[in-house]
Amino acid sequence: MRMDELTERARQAREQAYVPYSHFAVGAAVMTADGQIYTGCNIENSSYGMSLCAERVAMFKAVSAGHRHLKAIAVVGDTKGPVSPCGACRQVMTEFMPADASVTLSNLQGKSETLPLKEVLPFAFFLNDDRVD
Ligand SMILES: O=c1ccn([C@H]2C[C@H](O)[C@@H](CO)O2)c(=O)[nH]1
Ligand SMILES: [Zn+2]
Repeated sequence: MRMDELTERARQAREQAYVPYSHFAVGAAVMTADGQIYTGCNIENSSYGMSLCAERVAMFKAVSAGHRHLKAIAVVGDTKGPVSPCGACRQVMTEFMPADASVTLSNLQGKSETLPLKEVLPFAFFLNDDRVD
């Protein structure tokens, strides 16, 4: 599995985004430790705070299917530079991904950056050092 395939899956998932309020569509794809892929898009609600980001939809789909160890995530948005995940999603990433997990952030033009999770969320909170890695 090439990493740009994960980004391609995120780009496809973005097309399902339900974004009547922000009109800002995001797609995400995660790869489980055993190589399976789960995708997500952002899903908004008229009660705005009930909306969920693409990254968390993808991660929660994987976890709800029994995968607690994720090794990579790709995110795609229509941004000027690579899309930047929100703080809540970064925190959820640290729950299910090791510090050296691959985070690939891209825009629709193909501008892309890949960095380890520890650089995406430095000084992350962990309860009782209960880190997944
Ligand atoms: O990395 C990001 C940033 C934002 N959003 C969503 C939340 C909301 O639906 C819309 C605007 O913030 O984009 C994501 O899904 N992922
Ligand atoms: Zn988010």
